[in-house]
Amino acid sequence: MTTVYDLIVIGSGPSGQRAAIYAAKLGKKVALIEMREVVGGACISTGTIPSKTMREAVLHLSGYNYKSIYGMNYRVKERITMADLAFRVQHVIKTEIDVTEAQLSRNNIEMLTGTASFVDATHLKVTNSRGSTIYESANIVIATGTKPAASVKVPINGTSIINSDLVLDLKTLPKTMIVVGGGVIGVEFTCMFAALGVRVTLIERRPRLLEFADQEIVEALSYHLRDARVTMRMNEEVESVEEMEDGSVVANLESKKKIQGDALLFAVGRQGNVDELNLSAIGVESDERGRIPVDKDYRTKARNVFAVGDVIGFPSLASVSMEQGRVAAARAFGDESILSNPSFYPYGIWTIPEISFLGKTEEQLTEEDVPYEVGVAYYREIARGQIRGDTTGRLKLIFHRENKSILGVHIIGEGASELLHVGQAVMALGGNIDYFVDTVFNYPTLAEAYKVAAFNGLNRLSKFE
Ligand SMILES: NC(=O)c1ccc[n+]([C@@H]2O[C@H](COP(=O)([O-])OP(=O)(O)OC[C@H]3O[C@@H](n4cnc5c(N)ncnc54)[C@H](O)[C@@H]3O)[C@@H](O)[C@H]2O)c1
Repeated sequence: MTTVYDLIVIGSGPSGQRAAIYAAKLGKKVALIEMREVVGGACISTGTIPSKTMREAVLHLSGYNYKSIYGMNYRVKERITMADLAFRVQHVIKTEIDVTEAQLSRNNIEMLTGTASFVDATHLKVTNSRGSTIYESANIVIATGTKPAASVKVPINGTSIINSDLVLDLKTLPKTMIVVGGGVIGVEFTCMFAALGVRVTLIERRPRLLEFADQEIVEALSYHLRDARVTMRMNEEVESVEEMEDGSVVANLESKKKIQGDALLFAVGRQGNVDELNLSAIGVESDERGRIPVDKDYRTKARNVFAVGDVIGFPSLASVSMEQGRVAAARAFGDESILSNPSFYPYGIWTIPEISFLGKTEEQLTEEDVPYEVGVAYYREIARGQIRGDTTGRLKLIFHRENKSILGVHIIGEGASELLHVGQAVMALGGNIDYFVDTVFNYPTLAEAYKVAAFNGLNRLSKFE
């Protein structure tokens, strides 16, 4: 007999977990299908958690966090190995898996192991080593995530030519490294390897890195990249990659130049995991990147089938994916109470130093003809910045020139991703820049940067009034 559920979720990453848990909280019968041996999706196994843990280990072992106190040559550990980094990463991955499993089990979510494919819009076939079983559900959420995009001209071998899933498989730290792709993944790993003393060449086909971030912040990051001896090759496209007999790697550029290195990381985007889903059975089509089109409630063309998380494309942030999962589960059961506003979604980019932002960039506001003013606080002017040893960080507030409402917050430097949430709260609650002027902040803190930036912006505004 076919087991019948109220909701089946395919994929146990951040978006799938949230969809399943929200539906369970509504008292629904929920199953979660996962093809990997462990829960958590790419986020826990190969993506966010490993890379952010690796970054923290790099900051500690390389002495980066202590350089301002002990001098630029200070290192906690003289010879850092890949094993040092992997040790810490494996520990955190294991803990995260345990926490996630406990959460799912506490919420009575039934775990089904195997690969799911659609029979029709209410039936799924789940195949594993024991065979195939059909399950029925009134609603289905696709949360299958993505995998690194591949190219036949880039022979990933897991040793010298890798993608972001395989970074920790590197046996030794290369002396030189080529990173292809100046998106979030490429830039984050460039920073980590450069902090470990690897000479990195970053190749990006567009004229700038992180093209959705504020230009001034990206320029500030470029300063740090240069300081860490990264060679940036912008407007250069990698056509193919070759493994040489001596074990080195050569990237052949469209401009006919050749760049040689000990290892190469290919990070040119990600591809939706849709191949196994048999989407044609429900009349849904993904695009060339495997992204599934959805409406504002995350419904696909098959109205009882939702898609959330990385498989629907931008912004591909774990935080936003979780929210998409929650909204989809709510809508599946007619719950319209969640009104999450994408304008307040935060971005955290784990470069060194970190970047975080929300709202509009100056470039977007100029394009939209919105009258705005900018206020900037440099960490070097803030006592906490000096004490912490971050004298290059900055916080930039963008606000409306007439009603002073906050239109964007952009931060680079120590604590950026935490600090951003002060600005997010004020923005979401409809506050304007006066809030920062009239509020007393702990002293000395980095949060004080909001006040300094607000004064800076108001001074600039008064000059033109
Ligand atoms: N902290 C975070 O928010 C975080 C972390 C990791 C990943 N992600 C998300 O994961 C997704 C994938 O990240 P990504 O960095 O792999 O992809 P991406 O699409 O953001 O960036 C890929 C970059 O590679 C460049 N590129 C493509 N082909 C090239 C070639 N042949 N030669 C040179 N450059 C080339 C593109 O112009 C682009 O800038 C993104 O949506 C990203 O936002 C987010």
